[in-house]
Amino acid sequence: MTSVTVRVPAKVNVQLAVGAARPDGFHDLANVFLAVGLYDDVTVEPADSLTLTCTGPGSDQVPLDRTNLAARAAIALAERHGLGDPKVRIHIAKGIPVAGGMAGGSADAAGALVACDALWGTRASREELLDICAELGSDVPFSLVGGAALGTGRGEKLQLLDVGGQFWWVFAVADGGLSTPAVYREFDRLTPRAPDPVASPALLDALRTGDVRALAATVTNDLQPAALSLFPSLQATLDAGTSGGALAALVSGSGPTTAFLAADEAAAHRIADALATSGTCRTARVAPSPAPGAARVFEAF
Ligand SMILES: C[C@@](CO)(OP(=O)(O)O)[C@H](O)COP(=O)(O)OP(=O)(O)OC[C@H]1O[C@@H](n2ccc(N)nc2=O)[C@H](O)[C@@H]1O
Ligand SMILES: Nc1ncnc2c1ncn2[C@@H]1O[C@H](COP(=O)(O)OP(=O)(O)O)[C@@H](O)[C@H]1O
Repeated sequence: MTSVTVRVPAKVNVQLAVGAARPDGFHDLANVFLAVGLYDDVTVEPADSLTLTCTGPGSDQVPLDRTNLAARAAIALAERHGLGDPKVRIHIAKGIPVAGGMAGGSADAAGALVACDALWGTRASREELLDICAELGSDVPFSLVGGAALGTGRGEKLQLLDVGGQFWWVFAVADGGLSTPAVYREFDRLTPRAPDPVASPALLDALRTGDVRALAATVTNDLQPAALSLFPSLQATLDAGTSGGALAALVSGSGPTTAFLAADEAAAHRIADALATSGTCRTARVAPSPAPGAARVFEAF
């Protein structure tokens, strides 16, 4: 094989329940992930050494050295299979907002892993791929599987969830990013005694039945007050989407992307127009959910 491209989705957290900080610095979560139809494409090709390129919105903020999560994924797979330093060129075509709380870096890690596995013929089992994903980051296993899942532990232990319909979202991309560790630190400051996180049965039921109004009534994000505290202008974006007809408005994960649940596709486009003209965000993008996990979309021989 001379080239493999893998497409990987972004995520929104429809419930993000956060417990107290653990001794290892991570937080126990009840993290209900939903994959959404905004994608990064990760292409890998044989090369003389490990090289990285990235194009698309926000690509100037993506590191192109060995700290890039996609590079770390390739290094981890090569190491496990005794291949030495990976000789591969990785190209990332960004469609997922960078540093936006939509797991773009995690998506690239999962994409690079699946792509390198195909390019090198390492034939890693699903279990091994999930193990490597969990080593790379708390959100990476979900980027691999997609669909919908409940993540416990630090978010890496997944239980797949049934989704009984399609939900339409609008994502308002903010000017600037938020650091995930900084948002968790602000959460700790604002929440001295966080209770143990528990998944909401009503929310899981809303996903299972595909009931958009029930989902809108049950979405929650415990990191939202912390994200708003660090990025107060997000409140104006949330208000603009609500005025535009969103059934629910919330910060996506650690932010600063904001997510708006729409009654249907037409309503999603109206909300996106309202957000775009409000002047409270950089761009607004419409996406359906659930979306499939990391999947090969192109191979050349
Ligand atoms: C908040 C969430 C919600 O899905 O994602 P984003 O919205 O940033 O994409 C995740 O918990 C982010 O997951 P991810 O971005 O993979 O985090 P990691 O690389 O594992 O950890 C980065 C840092 O976030 C904090 N962290 C992460 C996960 C967790 N359960 N508790 C934490 O306290 C720690 O400070 C850790 O050092
Ligand atoms: N492949 C990658 N794509 C994007 N960001 C990356 C990547 N690898 C490492 N990073 C770093 O991870 C940080 C978080 O980016 P990202 O994963 O897009 O956001 P979030 O964690 O908020 O979902 C970025 O600021 C960037 O420095």
